[in-house]
Amino acid sequence: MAAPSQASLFDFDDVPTVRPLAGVIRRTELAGGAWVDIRPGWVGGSDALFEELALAVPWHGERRQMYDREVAVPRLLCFYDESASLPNPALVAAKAMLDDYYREELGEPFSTAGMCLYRDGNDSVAWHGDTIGRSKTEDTMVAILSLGAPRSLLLRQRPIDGTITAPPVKYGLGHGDLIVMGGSCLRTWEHAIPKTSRPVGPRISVQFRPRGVR
Ligand SMILES: O=C(O)CCC(=O)C(=O)O
Ligand SMILES: [Fe+2]
Repeated sequence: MAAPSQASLFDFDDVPTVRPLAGVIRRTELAGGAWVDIRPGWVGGSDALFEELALAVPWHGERRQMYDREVAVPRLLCFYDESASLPNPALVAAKAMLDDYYREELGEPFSTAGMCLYRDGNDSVAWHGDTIGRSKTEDTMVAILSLGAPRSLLLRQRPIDGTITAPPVKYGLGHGDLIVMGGSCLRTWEHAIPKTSRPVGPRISVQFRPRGVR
């Protein structure tokens, strides 16, 4: 890894703890029936959790076809399907709290956990919606826990006929922050973690999704 993980100035706990959502999480309505909920510092001891996941998760690289070339996906990945046990008890507690808080609105539990490890500022995810499966046609949610060095997550309305209508909305997410994208967000908006030339430490994101949503 290019830069060492820089411990948060605020997060001294050694033991990861999931803090409450009710009364603290804040919703922002976006155009077209999309919304985001943000809960800064949702997981305490997030730097300890970062270190534990960096070691415990069987991270792997992937390659994908881009026109006539095969290129490396610019981040490490691991996917826990609904039958897999999560690699840390703090993630079990996090999922249980999400299920409790969103049960009525979502109407089903979160069931899978996708994980990304952005090793440095060269790692990224390009503009996309999470539109594989039901999220292509239905309102649903993805809840993303960010650990380690903050990176910008950008959101923009899906371009219509290639035209981008407004500047992106930007959230800096790391050190235990939670963002939940909901309503029509996964299909009517796109999100990205752009590359950065700033020297940044590694970041892990954990994406909790309901069954049949990617
Ligand atoms: O790392 C993040 O916060 C976003 C990851 C993401 O968009 C995805 O895996 O679909
Ligand atoms: Fe995504």
